[in-house]
Amino acid sequence: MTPAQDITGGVNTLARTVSNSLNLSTSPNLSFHSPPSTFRQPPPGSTNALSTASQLAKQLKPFDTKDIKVLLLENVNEAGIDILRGQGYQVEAIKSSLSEDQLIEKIRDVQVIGIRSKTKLTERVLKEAKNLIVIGCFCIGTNQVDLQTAAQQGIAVFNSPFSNSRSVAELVISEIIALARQLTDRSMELHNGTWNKVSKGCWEIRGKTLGIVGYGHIGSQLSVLAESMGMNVIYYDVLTMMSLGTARNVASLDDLLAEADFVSLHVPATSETKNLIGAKELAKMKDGSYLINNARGTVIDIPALIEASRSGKLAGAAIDVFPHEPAGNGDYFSNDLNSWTKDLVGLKNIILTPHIGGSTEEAQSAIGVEVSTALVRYVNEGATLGAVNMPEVNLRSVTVDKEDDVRVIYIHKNVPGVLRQVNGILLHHNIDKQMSDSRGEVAYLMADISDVKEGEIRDLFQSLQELSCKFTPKLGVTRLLICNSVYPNESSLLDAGIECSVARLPIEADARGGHI
Ligand SMILES: NC(=O)c1ccc[n+]([C@@H]2O[C@H](COP(=O)([O-])OP(=O)(O)OC[C@H]3O[C@@H](n4cnc5c(N)ncnc54)[C@H](O)[C@@H]3O)[C@@H](O)[C@H]2O)c1
Ligand SMILES: O=C(O)[C@H](O)COP(=O)(O)O
Repeated sequence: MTPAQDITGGVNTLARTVSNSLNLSTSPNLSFHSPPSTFRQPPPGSTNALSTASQLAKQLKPFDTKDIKVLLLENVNEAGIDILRGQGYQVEAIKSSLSEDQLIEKIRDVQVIGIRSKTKLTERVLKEAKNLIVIGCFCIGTNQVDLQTAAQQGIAVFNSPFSNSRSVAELVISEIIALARQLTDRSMELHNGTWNKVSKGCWEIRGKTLGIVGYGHIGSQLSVLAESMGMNVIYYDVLTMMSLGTARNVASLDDLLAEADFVSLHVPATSETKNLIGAKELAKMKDGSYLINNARGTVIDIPALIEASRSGKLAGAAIDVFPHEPAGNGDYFSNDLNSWTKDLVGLKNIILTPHIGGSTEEAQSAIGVEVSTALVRYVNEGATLGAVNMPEVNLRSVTVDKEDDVRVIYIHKNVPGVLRQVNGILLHHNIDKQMSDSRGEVAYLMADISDVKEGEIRDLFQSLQELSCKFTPKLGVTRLLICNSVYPNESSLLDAGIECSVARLPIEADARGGHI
């Protein structure tokens, strides 16, 4: 497992398991995958729980937000686009994903990028993303992003951990019935003019056993639906999970494969789940059983599946995800993409779908709203609640009674002595509130300081940047967020000798050179 994959595959799931099963109030880091964590967040710019009527939240703006450039790829839902445009950001929305070279050209210019499961934000791409401050994955999976490199560059990554889970679970239910009844073969035959009324090899699903591999958001949702239709449910997960209904945990993948009539995969893409189901595992499945993959294309060894289908070991399979997927609609699904495509499409009772597990109106608009809201909150307020690669840090809002507050955000390497030095720089201002947390190598500091004169902003910024440069390799990214009413426009900052608007300072004025 790469460290980047480890971040989501391991820690996130553990976090959710701990907080769900024990129902404990955990630290922010231990709750970012649970529903309450995400939905507890107030919308950007609103008052938060601690604000009273007389302490209304003051809107923080990093700069003239018209200057924020957002690139959205892969047909992000309009609901999400509207939120970003509503902030005055410049949004370019493209329906497909881009090749690595095209992506590098585009990403250099933007502060925010929104992607779905296809766009690969590799180390090479991220190294070119000199202006980027945040990535929104408008989906569940974050395996397409090099999370560790992003964190090291001070780029936060957000996703939508469960908004399409129900859609995937419902698709699996439909696939279980369709496979059991050979529905797609009968339909295709009739489309081609052949009447073929058969009952041999067609089954009810009542009383059959569904084996769920990965009992997380989707697996557990599927468990409830399948049981309500009369199936027996068993599951296997690397973590100890709470069984829903009468679902039964089995001790090993082998136990599950030996007992299940239908096997459905719901694990993340990690190095441990690569080819989780190969020839050896297929051989352990029951004769005439079914295999369903709506997780990631890397989880099944497809040539082995082709062989198991040809031999009759498998009575059918449904595949929604592939190791290599076309960049956009209309693109060809052929051997050029995956060398075995021709063999796969020629098999009987195999349902192939173009990665549509989460593609419903409900899921996509919910994801659009959730991820865009997180992006706005991060850009405007610096809050990292829900981030998958950074510590979760937030502060009470700056309230209207605060005349000249500045919010300082300093993302730095988690080494001794940095906080002391940052606070030394902030020494001449009252620190109204401050929070710092770390996750692995990266630490995130947020501080609201008061009585900051306009002319002092530059000094603060430069001192923080100089602090970053003291370390080898350089280790800090600074952002300053400023109350609109006090520092209303860019020109006054220019007068103060700051070459660009404040939020762009960390990006353009050598600040991104001060990476961790
Ligand atoms: N087809 C689609 O459109 C679509 C839509 C949403 C999600 N997905 C994929 O589905 C995956 C699962 O989504 P989720 O929301 O349920 O994730 P989740 O994190 O809630 O659950 C994943 C579960 O898998 C378990 N797991 C990890 N490694 C395992 C292993 N080796 N063996 C057994 N269990 C293991 C984890 O402990 C966790 O409980 C996502 O990572 C994503 O890749 C696909
Ligand atoms: O990770 C996910 O949420 C799913 O794989 C769906 O991805 P998509 O948004 O690219 O369809």
